[in-house]
Amino acid sequence: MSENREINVSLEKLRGEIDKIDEEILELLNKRANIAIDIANIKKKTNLKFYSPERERIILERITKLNKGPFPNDALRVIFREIMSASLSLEEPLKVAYLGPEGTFTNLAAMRHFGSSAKYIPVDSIKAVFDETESGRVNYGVVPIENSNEGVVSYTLDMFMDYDLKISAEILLEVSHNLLSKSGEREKVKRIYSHPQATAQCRIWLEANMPNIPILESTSTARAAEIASQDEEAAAIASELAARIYDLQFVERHIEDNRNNYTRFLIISRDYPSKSSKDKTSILFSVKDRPGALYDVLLPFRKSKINLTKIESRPSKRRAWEYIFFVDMEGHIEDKKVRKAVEDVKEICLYLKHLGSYPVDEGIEKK
Ligand SMILES: O=C(O)C(=O)C[C@]1(C(=O)O)C=C[C@@H](O)C=C1
Repeated sequence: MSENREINVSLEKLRGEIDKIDEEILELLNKRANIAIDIANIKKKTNLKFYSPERERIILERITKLNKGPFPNDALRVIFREIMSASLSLEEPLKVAYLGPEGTFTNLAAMRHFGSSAKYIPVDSIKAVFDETESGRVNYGVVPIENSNEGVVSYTLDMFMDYDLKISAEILLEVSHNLLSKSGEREKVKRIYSHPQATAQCRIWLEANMPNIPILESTSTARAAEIASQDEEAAAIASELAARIYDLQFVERHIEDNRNNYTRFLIISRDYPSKSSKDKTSILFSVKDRPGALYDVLLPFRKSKINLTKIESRPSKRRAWEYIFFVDMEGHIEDKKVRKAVEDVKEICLYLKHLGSYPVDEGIEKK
C-alpha cells in the first residue's frame, strides 16, 4: 500500500468513528431535550419560570469540573449554554430586551448568556429596557452596570429606585475593542467613530498608531460600525459582533489599552431566582442624614461575617442630600445569616429593597 493510500484509509476510519460519535451525541441531545420538555410541563403546571439561572450555573459548574480534557472548558460552557437555550426555546423562545442597537457589547453579553435560540429586542435606552421588562412584553432585560476601568453606570443604579424589578443574574464580559473598516486597510482610514467610553479605553493605542486622524463621537459602538459600513474612509472602534453584523474587516484587533477590561451586565426580570451553588445578593437602602448612620447600618454584616463585595452611593433625587446606598454581598437571601443581616439592617434604615440574589458569574477562565 502506498503511503498516501495508507493515510486515506486511516483518515476514513477515524472519520467513520467521529460520524458514529456524532450520531450518539445527536441521540443524547434529543433524549435530553425530551426531558427538558417534561420539566417545562411540570413548571407550567406549578407556575414556575422555565428559565432557571441558578440551575444553569449548577450545570455549567458540574460539567466543567467533571471535564478531564482535552476539550476546553470555555467551549464546553458555550455548548451547554446553547443546549439549554435550545431546550428553553422548545417551549417558547425567551424574549430578551437589551440596550441596542444590534452589535453593542450589551447585545454580545445577552447572547453569551441566553444563547442563539432566544429572541432579542434592541431598545434605545436603559430606561426602555426597564419599561419593556416591567410591562411583560419581554421576559428579561439586559443592562450594563459597571466597567472595571470606567466605574459604575449610575443611570442603571438610578433605575432600580424607580422600578420594582429584580436582578436575575449577572454577566461578566471581557471587553475587547477592534478598529474596523470596510477594506480593513489602515491607510484608507481618514476618520474614526466610536462611543466616548470606547475611545477612552483605546487612547494610548490611538495616539501611537493613528495620531492625526480625527475621532468623532457616536451614540454607541454599534452605531459607529454602521457608519463605517457606509463610508469607505471611516473606521469604527467596536466589538467583534459589530464586525460580523456590519460586514467590516479588522484594521487591528484588541486595541484596548488595558487588557483587563471587564464590563458587568445585569439581567433584570419581575421575579427572584432560587439558590445556586454560589450567589450574591444586592440591596439598596437609604439612611437618616446623621453622623455614623452608615456605620451603624453596616454593623449587622460584620456581626454575621458577611463579605460585602461592593458599596455605591447615589443621591436619592427625592430629598436634597439624602443618599441611597447600593450594596452587594456574598450569599443568597435564603441563607440564614444573609436573611438575618438584611432584616437587621432593614430595622435601622429608612428604606430597604432586596434587588435580588443571583448566581455569581466569574467570567471565562483566564488562560
Ligand atoms: O432544570 C430545569 O429547570 C430546566 O428547565 C432544564 C434546563 C436544561 O436544559 O438543563 C433548561 C432551562 C433552564 O434554564 C435550566 C435547565
